[in-house]
Amino acid sequence: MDTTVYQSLSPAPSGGVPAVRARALTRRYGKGEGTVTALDAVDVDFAAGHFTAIMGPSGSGKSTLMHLLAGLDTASSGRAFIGDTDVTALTDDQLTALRRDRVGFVFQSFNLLPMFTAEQNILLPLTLAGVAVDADVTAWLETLVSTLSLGDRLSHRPAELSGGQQQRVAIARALIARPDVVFADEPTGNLDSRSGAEVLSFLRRSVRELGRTVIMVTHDPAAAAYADRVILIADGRIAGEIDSPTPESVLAGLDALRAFESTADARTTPVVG
Ligand SMILES: Nc1ncnc2c1ncn2[C@@H]1O[C@H](COP(=O)(O)OP(=O)(O)OP(=O)(O)O)[C@@H](O)[C@H]1O
Repeated sequence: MDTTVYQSLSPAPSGGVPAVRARALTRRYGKGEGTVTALDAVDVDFAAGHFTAIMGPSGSGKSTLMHLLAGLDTASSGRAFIGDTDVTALTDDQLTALRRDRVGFVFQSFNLLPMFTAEQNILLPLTLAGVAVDADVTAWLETLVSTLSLGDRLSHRPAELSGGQQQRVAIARALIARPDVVFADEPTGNLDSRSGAEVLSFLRRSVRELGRTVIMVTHDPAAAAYADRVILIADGRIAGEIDSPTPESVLAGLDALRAFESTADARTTPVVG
């Protein structure tokens, strides 16, 4: 276990360009005395082919970070990159294309279209982009369907599927266009623990067996333990990271974070390391 909690996180070493990175990424809401700094000069790298969880207390800036990285929100200053693309420098049209072609999303609410079958829902990003379902797409669809154990459910509509199955369809949909990165926001928040564990195993398999890159926001230490690495965030800043997390090491990291937050001079003092 490697648990480090400190104020400023150096970018993680990685070979090649990280899949996603933030540099001095800052988001402020409001003006004057009422200004809230939701994200405060964050530097962080997310390696390609890894599964990373973002954890931290409510209001710490997890969703803000994810939304900025995914081009769903506009930074006040700093930069966010997907590969070599500076997301913060794109026009609205370029952002729409980036989200369509290079980013997959999995949300707490599965957001499937009720009148479409599972297969139609999975293929929707390609349908919307006008991409033909050729032999290459069919082969990838088959790989996803078998990895996610959806083979006998493809002709079913969402209402005929369990929550876990619906979320697996949503994961296949997020992966069908082979995005550079999948952002998952509390993907198990609406699932019972068994379905949640299945979904997390499938997300992990997408990374380990299919070479995808996943960044997940979660409140749940057990969910975070499926990731290769946990980034801890507190008060809009990166507060530490945990490599090869277990539920126990994540809980210990969160406990250290609470102690860190309640210490007046914590901003300059490492509390675990
Ligand atoms: N649109 C907004 N206007 C004003 N303040 C906002 C807005 N969105 C977020 N904030 C504030 O920014 C801070 C970070 O919010 P954010 O949603 O990123 O936190 P979070 O860690 O994702 O929280 P949770 O775990 O509760 O979802 C909070 O103080 C929040 O109140």
